[in-house]
Amino acid sequence: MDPPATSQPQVRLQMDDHEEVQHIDKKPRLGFATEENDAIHEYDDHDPESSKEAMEGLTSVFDQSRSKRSRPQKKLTKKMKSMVIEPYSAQDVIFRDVVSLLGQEAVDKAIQEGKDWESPFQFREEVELTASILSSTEMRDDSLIRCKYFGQCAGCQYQMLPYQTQLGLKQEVLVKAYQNFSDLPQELIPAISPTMSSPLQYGYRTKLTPHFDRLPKAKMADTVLDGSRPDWFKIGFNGSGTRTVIDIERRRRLYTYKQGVSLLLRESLPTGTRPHSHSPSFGLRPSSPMGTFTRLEVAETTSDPEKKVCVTDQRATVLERVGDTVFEYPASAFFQNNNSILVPFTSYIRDMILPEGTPPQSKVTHLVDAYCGNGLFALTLASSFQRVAGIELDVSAIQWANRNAQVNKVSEDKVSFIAGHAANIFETVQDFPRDKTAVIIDPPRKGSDERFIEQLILFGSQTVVYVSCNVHTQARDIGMIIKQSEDLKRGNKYVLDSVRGFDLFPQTAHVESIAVLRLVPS
Ligand SMILES: C[S@@+](CC[C@H](N)C(=O)[O-])C[C@H]1O[C@@H](n2cnc3c(N)ncnc32)[C@H](O)[C@@H]1O
Repeated sequence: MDPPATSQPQVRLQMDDHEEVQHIDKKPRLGFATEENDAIHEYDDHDPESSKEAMEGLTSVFDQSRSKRSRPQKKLTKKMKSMVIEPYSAQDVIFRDVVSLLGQEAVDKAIQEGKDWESPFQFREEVELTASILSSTEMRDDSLIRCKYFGQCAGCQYQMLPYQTQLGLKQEVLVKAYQNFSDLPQELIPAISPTMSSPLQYGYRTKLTPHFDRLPKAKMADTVLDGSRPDWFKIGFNGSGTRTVIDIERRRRLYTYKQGVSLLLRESLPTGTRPHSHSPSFGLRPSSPMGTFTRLEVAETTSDPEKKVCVTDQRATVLERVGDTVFEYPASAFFQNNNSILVPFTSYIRDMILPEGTPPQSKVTHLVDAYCGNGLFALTLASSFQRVAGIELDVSAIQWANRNAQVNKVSEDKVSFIAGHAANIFETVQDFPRDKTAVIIDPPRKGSDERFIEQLILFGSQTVVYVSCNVHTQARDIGMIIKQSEDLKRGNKYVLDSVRGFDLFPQTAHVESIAVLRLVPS
């Protein structure tokens, strides 16, 4: 396929949640970068339905674009079926960038002619683009790199960039996401606000899950599990562009490898200081379902209630504080992974719901926390509202949310949590005054669904705050909410008030986003 006429066109090439300004040095060929170089292993989407729905939701971008054209389809059908692109995935993001670079017509033509299939490259091989600005001295400063595994390890890809540059790139990711995925006209998309920085830019992760290779069967017989470390054994993160684990040096000694694939390291305040907490059992038990290591040295228990310890037992309870609110949850459960930013993050949500200068009679008094997990938003914000209702699919998370309400002495009259599909919350909050209610949505990476969006619009709360770790599905859902609210023609509609990125994952390409919708007269 021929590139446009310019000799060295610039393309913004998005890879997952980040984008890089690049030059095409050679004739581009269609192909797709893999997600293998994403080593955010500690990122936990905690979506009980994700694998099933991801499989069901798999749709080829080619199939989508094909349906819009009237061209012979027989020739490509079989090949297209083998090349499935998950919507809103890294592949989809990069594909849309290729389309915007080359033009829909050129891409359609190439697909029609089957040129991409005739490529000598296999599906999932890298596109032949050369990053020339990110790697140039203009942007990068290698003296900033703090990790000796940088470049080899797939994690923390942005260490060579000044922090302000990282924040700027993440802001651009949001600009592109709303341009390419919201399906909204430009005039309905507000200027994307500058990304909020993370107070901690290194060492911020509260959960790590280093991988290790399974014991190869051939080696099983020869390996004596005597506490010594087999030569071939590696534990760490995936290498850049590969699924092979690279060995990360560690201070703690690991003993007696058995089997498994990953190890949990979770930061916690000393749980022994909390009443009724599970026993602060540090180190995997031999009976652990992970069956990984029989002994692991971790931080000792401490009498200092503020000193963080490391929990490795998935079933142990961890304790975390966000401002004045404490949270207990099982070590294996989802919790936002950068504690240092959670106070500004949750305060921002409060400020968006209760903007300064709002007359008392118009102030939001009721809050719905959809996809509430173990109650992060509901409980940190409870003191600002008369009533709060949370819903979450995971029954265990709801039990912990209720427990956290008790621990924080928030009464049942004020905050209630129920287990169920997020769409069901609206029938339980019929007594909430809609013009004084805000709904927070924080779905998993795949975003929300039509059932929820329909109920949300029918309910018609004054404010909607959409929190997301996948800016592309967020942009899609925001576009749907706005359009469907307009279509209803009920005298009011949602408008997009603001979008802002939060740097929950410094040194990486990931960005969390908060979008705020307000209900206004049509
Ligand atoms: C990104 S997490 C957010 C959790 C919480 N808001 C927090 O910040 O800790 C998404 C949550 O949505 C839940 N979930 C997934 N699908 C759901 C659905 N259809 N209805 C309700 N909750 C759902 C998951 O179990 C998970 O706890």
